Amino acid sequence: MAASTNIPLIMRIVSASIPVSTRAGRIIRDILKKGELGIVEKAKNDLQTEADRSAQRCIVASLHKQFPNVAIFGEEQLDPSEKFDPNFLETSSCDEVLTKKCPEFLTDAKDEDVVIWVDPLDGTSEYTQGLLDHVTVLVGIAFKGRAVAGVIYQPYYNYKAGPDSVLGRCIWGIIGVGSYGFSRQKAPKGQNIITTSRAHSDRIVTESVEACKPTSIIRAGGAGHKVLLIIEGKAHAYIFASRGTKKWDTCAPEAVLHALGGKLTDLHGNAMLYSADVQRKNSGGILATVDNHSWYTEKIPEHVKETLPSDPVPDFMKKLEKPLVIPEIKSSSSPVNSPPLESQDSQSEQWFMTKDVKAMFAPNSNSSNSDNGSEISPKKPKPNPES
Ligand SMILES: Nc1ncnc2c1ncn2[C@@H]1O[C@H](COP(=O)(O)O)[C@@H](O)[C@H]1OP(=O)(O)O
Repeated sequence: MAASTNIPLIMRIVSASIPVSTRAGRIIRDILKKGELGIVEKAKNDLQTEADRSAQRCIVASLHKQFPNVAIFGEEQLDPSEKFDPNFLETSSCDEVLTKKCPEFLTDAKDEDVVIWVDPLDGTSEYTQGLLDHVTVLVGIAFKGRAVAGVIYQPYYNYKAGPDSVLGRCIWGIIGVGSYGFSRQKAPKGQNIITTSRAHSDRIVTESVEACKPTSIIRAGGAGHKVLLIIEGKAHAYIFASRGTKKWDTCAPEAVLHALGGKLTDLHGNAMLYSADVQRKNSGGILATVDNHSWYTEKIPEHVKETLPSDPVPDFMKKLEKPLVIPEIKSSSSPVNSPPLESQDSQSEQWFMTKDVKAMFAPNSNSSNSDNGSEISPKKPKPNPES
């Protein structure tokens, strides 16, 4: 049953996104089982399958039905005339989320403050190659342009553990509430394990990883999966010196990581921005850590940073009132140790209030992009993201 509207919006969206992403995960498994993947090459090294398409239809239709006035952006551009099977609508809610107290800075979130970023199948390339634990479903929730909550469903979690194991798991997090659904582990002491892309690597990606002096490198698929490697202590940092990922790849993982005291930023250490009018590409690359974030940003070579500038600040961010500091999340409250590096991060996150939140939905003047994904934006103006 859908949650009561007395409950703050962000809590209701997270509560709904858990069964929705779980359902999408089932769709992904069913399609692979049938073996009819329907692979389309969207661009070089960028695949789409029937699982991406069907999972997105399920997620977007289900969330839109429950939150008709919230903007939703999905990775896949789908044919709107295609019939949607109403059996794939999921409108239940997760009670566990509703028992948690909504943090104060999110209690008054209105429909127009919120954008939902959907990657129905992160790790498509790995899905087609049978590297199934790299696959995740990502539903990220942004408030006033910043990632604040996320759901990561891993449909093939436990798939190697035998027929008696429960397949799939759901990880979720809300900044100020915490992150749930996984077992947090320490990254090994005395090492510096770095994870990066396996399918979208190049010389710059490798050079940037090497500059951070890894003791070992894990080349893995999916942004969601790589953030899980960090929060479960299998790696110390996720570094991707490329503009290949988009907002739907990072919004949910960023929020889950941030909710437990970690950080996901671009390679400069600057915040990712997720309002409706941002360019879709994460043009400044990705750096995700639980500890020592600034140590890594300092190690990234300057010439790499020059080729990967931070996202342009969208118009609405330029009209900000004074920055608002939100509760700092302490990673030290959980058993995570630092890599063998000298400095500790002490930067506190800054959050921003817009004078006029509607400005978030103003069209972006800078550029066009053939890979916009799909949009359900009740507040109209078509976002015009940059490539
Ligand atoms: N060059 C690229 N072209 C298309 N998608 C990319 C590219 N680089 C990264 N991505 C997307 O970012 C995610 C993380 O990248 P990687 O797995 O290479 O580390 C991928 O799962 C993929 O999303 P998706 O699988 O949803 O298409």
